Amino acid sequence: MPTDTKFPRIAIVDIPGKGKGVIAKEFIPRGTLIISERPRITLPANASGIIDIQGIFGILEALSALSEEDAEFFQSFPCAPYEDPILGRLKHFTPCVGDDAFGLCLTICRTNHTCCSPKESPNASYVWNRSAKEEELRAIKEIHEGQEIEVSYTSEITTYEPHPAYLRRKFGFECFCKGCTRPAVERHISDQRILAYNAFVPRLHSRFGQENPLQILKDIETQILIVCEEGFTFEIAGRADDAFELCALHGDAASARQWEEICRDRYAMYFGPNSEHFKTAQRLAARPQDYRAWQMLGRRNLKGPSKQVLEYCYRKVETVPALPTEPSISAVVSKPVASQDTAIASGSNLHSASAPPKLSKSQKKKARAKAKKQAEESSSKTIVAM
Ligand SMILES: C[S@@+](CC[C@H](N)C(=O)[O-])C[C@H]1O[C@@H](n2cnc3c(N)ncnc32)[C@H](O)[C@@H]1O
Repeated sequence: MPTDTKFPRIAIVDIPGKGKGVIAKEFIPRGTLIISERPRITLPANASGIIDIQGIFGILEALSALSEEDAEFFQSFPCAPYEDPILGRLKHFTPCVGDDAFGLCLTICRTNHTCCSPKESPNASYVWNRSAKEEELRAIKEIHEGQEIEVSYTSEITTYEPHPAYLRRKFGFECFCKGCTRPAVERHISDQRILAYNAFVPRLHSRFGQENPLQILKDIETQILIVCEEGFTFEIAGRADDAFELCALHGDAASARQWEEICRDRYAMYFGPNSEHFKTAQRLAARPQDYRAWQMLGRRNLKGPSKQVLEYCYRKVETVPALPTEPSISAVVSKPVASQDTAIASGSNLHSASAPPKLSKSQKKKARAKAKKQAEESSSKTIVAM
């Protein structure tokens, strides 16, 4: 039976295999602030991280001071049978309430997790609103009536570890999302692409002023599309901001503006229009010349985001992109991370692999003849094998 909350658009229901969860009672457009909620219980910092002996005493003290009702609420969260009943439950606290405390919210803490993957990715995200002292749950995709609202507990790509093991260790549960239940080869491809992305990002700024900026922008675009395919769509903001900086360093206001607009719109969706992130991006999108190192690398015309990137960023429904075809899978799997990174950066990736090259008439004729010959050969092989 759904339990209504004080928020009319959502309800808490039982979700098979996950305990309780939050569902939408009506259509929720992308970018909507679904809930803004003050934590019902606040505990000292470290509550859900590494707990030292000092920390544990502080937490135990805070727990013993809870009202009976709050203690019952704390107890209502799941805890794996092999875990300590207090430490296991502390994992449900969102890292909010400023720098020195963690909070357990009545409704937001009932949102379940789904991993970021090409099969499925979260439709919501939460963020701590410092000035309101409230945790916000925001729709990052369109959410339909009856659909479960899910966030990712592990959306931080730079600390990425293969999903199931990480979730088991950090949160004490077996995740059965579509990403975790993919065949091992598909998960391996994702792991390799994410590791390559994580190697690409820290090197990016050191390339500014050293390499052809148009090539750098091309690499950024490729990486944006790859992380989007992998479901880490928040990364778009950071990479669009990098592209903005590069264009601003070269004094190209038009291109810089287009990149920063993407960043601004992502921040609006994830953090809201009152956030500092959004306001800074809005200011720079309006006047790229205010960038602190404007035109420091000399004046050069660069490039704004491609149609493909814009389409991805602004399409209404983020449909799950097609998975790579067999030849690409084996090509990626067989490559070590570093060479895959180079392959991705040079554009020889799954995107270019999926776009068939344009052939002239004579090339088409040759290709048809080759295909015919191959078909004949393979049918004769089958006959031999039989
Ligand atoms: C923050 S709580 C979410 C609300 C919780 N389901 C409840 O009943 O109160 C996190 C816990 O929910 C469960 N959970 C969340 N996402 C899950 C998933 N994808 N697969 C399995 N269990 C999940 C796990 O028990 C996890 O420790």
